[in-house]
Amino acid sequence: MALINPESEVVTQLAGSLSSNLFWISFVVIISFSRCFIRKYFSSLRDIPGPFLASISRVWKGIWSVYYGLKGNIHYKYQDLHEKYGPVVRIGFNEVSFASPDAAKQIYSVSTGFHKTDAYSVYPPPENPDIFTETDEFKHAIKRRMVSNAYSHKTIADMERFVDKTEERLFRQLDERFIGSESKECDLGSWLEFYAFDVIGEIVFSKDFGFLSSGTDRDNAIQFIESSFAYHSVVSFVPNYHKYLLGNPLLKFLAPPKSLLSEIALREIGVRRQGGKELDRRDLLSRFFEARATHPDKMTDLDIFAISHGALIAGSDSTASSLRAMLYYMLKNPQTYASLKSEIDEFDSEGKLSNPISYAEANKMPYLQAVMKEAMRMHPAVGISMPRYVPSKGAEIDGRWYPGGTVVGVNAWVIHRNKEIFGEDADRFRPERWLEDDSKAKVMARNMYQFGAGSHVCIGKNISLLEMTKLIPQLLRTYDIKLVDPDLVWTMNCQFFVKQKGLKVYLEKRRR
Ligand code: HEM
Repeated sequence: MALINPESEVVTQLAGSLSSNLFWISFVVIISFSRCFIRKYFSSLRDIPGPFLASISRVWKGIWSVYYGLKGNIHYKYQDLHEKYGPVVRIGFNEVSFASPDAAKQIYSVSTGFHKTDAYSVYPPPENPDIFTETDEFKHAIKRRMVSNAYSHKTIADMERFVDKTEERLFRQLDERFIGSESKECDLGSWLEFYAFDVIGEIVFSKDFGFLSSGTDRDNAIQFIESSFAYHSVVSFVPNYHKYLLGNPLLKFLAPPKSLLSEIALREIGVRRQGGKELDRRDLLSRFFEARATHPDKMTDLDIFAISHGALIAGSDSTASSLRAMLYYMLKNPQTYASLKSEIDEFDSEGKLSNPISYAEANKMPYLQAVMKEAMRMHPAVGISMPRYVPSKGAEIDGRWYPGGTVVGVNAWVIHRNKEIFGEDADRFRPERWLEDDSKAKVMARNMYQFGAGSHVCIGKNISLLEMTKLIPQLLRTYDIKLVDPDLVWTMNCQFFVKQKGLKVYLEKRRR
């Protein structure tokens, strides 16, 4: 009988498994290096400048965007990348960011066939996308067509009284809380946010959400939306990971938390479906129901929820962020504030303004229009790039060929600072640039992306312009506004929308 040395058998087995492990580790390392090498030196994007790690792996883009996404300053990081690498930057092994006007025009044009990437599909509701989250262009076109009448110019006139009503509520609260014998600090940024949410409640559901009357973020509803954006905007940079996180199908079996606003939306839709609410006006929800009655095959109850809820989410913080920017830049630039106040006073003394100021009247005030455009140029509400796939047949952008499926995009925070379009002082807030030369102003207007462009241009643009154009002059006509800290530099947090904090002011009632 042969004697077996158990120790030597173990050693042999260990040695065998070690060498097999080493083989597999080396195999994986060689394959990974080869992939990185191919991506860097054989990719059709190999000549495009950008961070080295971005060109060889998904990991750089993932870490970069998640890190700065969580820090909330990714809008500035896009500016830094373009400053360092130029107008075309490779920000992923298959992704390119552009800063040129021609590229932006082409990528977001209706007819060129560029389409939304799956970054959008991580936003809720997953089971039934709304107009914003729908990535199938064919389905998107149908959804958009169904409701485009509801958002058209014609309906804006009907909405003006909803805005008047909310404005009145805002002024009543500001009078009661901040006007008195002694100056009281007013966090105007929060009040503008309450206004933007309440006005959308009126326009979409004929419902007072009660943010203004309570003077608080009721039930933390705004905070809930902010946290949801914080997750979704960050995971949209790495959409493949969503299914392992909150997009995990197993989570469907848990009841997801609902915000106060979703509950109000569901309740209102339920009441309307049963014909239980007599309205003396046509709000957006009633127009969506009309669209469904005309096209029952194309629009379902689920679509009505998705689209009305989507309007609420897309239309509130965007407007609040833009309003805050208008006030902030004006208060930080006393000359601008003085010029706008004298335009308002002049119109007033000439009897050109009603009370409250109508949309048509405010649209005739050139300096007001210039201030609004300039604030949205300096501070576009959306702080991340709007990614699109190059159509499958490929496309030439800025004189260079890109294969189908390449992810391309433009960030408004980058293109709005383009010196060739907006002038050498593009980094400065200067509303006069819009009034100096008509033809230059037209070129600048064509290169503004605060509302996106093309087939996905903001469908609520007219509504938000109505809300903002009426409010700003009425606010300045009613109050003298002073920053509590004239040296204030506000803080910003970009979680899709760039939200600001710290617009503290003193208000004093103006004599008229
Ligand atoms: C100042 C206020 C607003 C700003 C700055 C703004 C900005 C934008 C931008 C940049 C986009 C394009 C996003 C992309 O392509 O990725 C967009 C789309 C959209 N916005 Fe707005 N928005 C505002 C107000 C509103 C309002 C008031 C509503 C609704 C009542 C609304 C509803 C939508 C919807 C549904 C889309 C998706 C459109 C589509 O893909 O066809 N927005 N918005």
